[in-house]
Amino acid sequence: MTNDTNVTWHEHQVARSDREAMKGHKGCVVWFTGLSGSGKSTLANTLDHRLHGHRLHSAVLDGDNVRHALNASPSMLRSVHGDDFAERFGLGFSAIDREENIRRIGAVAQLFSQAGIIALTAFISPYRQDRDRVRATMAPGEFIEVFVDTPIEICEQRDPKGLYKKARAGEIKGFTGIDDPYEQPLSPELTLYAGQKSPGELVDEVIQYLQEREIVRL
Ligand SMILES: Nc1ncnc2c1ncn2[C@@H]1O[C@H](COP(=O)(O)OS(=O)(=O)O)[C@@H](OP(=O)(O)O)[C@H]1O
Ligand SMILES: Nc1ncnc2c1ncn2[C@@H]1O[C@H](COP(=O)(O)OP(=O)(O)O)[C@@H](O)[C@H]1O
Repeated sequence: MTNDTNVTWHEHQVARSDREAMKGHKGCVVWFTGLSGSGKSTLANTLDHRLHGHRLHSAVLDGDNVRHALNASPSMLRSVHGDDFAERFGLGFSAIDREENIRRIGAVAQLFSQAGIIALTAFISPYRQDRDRVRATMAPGEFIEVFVDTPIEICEQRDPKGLYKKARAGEIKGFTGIDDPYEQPLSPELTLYAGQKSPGELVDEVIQYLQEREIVRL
C-alpha cells in the first residue's frame, strides 16, 4: 500500500503467536456469505455458542448490528453529525456502499483474528470482488469463506423480517436476489446446504473443518 500520509505501521510487543499459544487455538475469520434469510446469523451465533462452550474465544460481527453503529446509514448519523458527514460516511445498499461496508468489516475482522480470536462474520457480501479483497488482506488459511447455500425460494418463504415481501411489492429497491445481484463464491472453503439441515448439523461441518485445519482442538 502506498504511504503518502506519514503513517507508519507498528509491530506489537505481544505477537499473534503468543496470544494463540495462550488461548490454545488460532485466530481466523469464518466469513458466512449468502442471501438474506439464508441462515448466516443463526449459524454464526450457533457456532459462537458452541465454541464458547468449549472455552474458545470467538466473536460475531453481524450485518444488521454493524449497520447500527460502525456502518450506520446516513439517516442514523444525520442528527448527531449533520448532513455533510452523514452523506459522506453513512452507508446504504448501493454497490459502492456495500463495497465500503465489506471493506470496513474485513478490516475489523482482521483485527479480531490478529488478536487470536475466531471472528464469525454474517454479511450478505454479495460481490465476489469485495470478498476476495478481504481474503487478500489475510494470511493463507486465515480467511474461511463459508457459502450458506439456501435456495432463494426457501429464504423467501422464511422471510422473518418481511423484507422479501416488501421487495416484491416494490417498497424496497435493490434487494439482494430480487432486483440486486448475489455472486456466489466460486471456490469457498465450505458450502453449507442450509435449506436441508438443522443449524446444529451445519455447525458440526464448520467445526470439523476447523479441527482438520488445526485451527481448534476440541
Ligand atoms: N436492499 C437490501 N438488500 C439486502 N439486505 C437489505 C437491504 N435493505 C436492508 N437489508 C437488511 O440488511 C441486511 C444486510 O446487510 P449486510 O451488511 O449484510 O449487506 S451487504 O453485505 O452490505 O450486502 C439484511 O440482513 P440479513 O437478512 O440478515 O441478511 C437485511 O435485513
Ligand atoms: N438451518 C436452518 N433450518 C431452518 N431454519 C433456519 C435455519 N437457519 C436459519 N433458519 C431460520 O431462517 C430465518 C433466517 O435466518 P437468519 O439466520 O436470520 O438468516 P440471515 O442472517 O442469513 O438473514 C430465521 O427465522 C431462522 O430461524
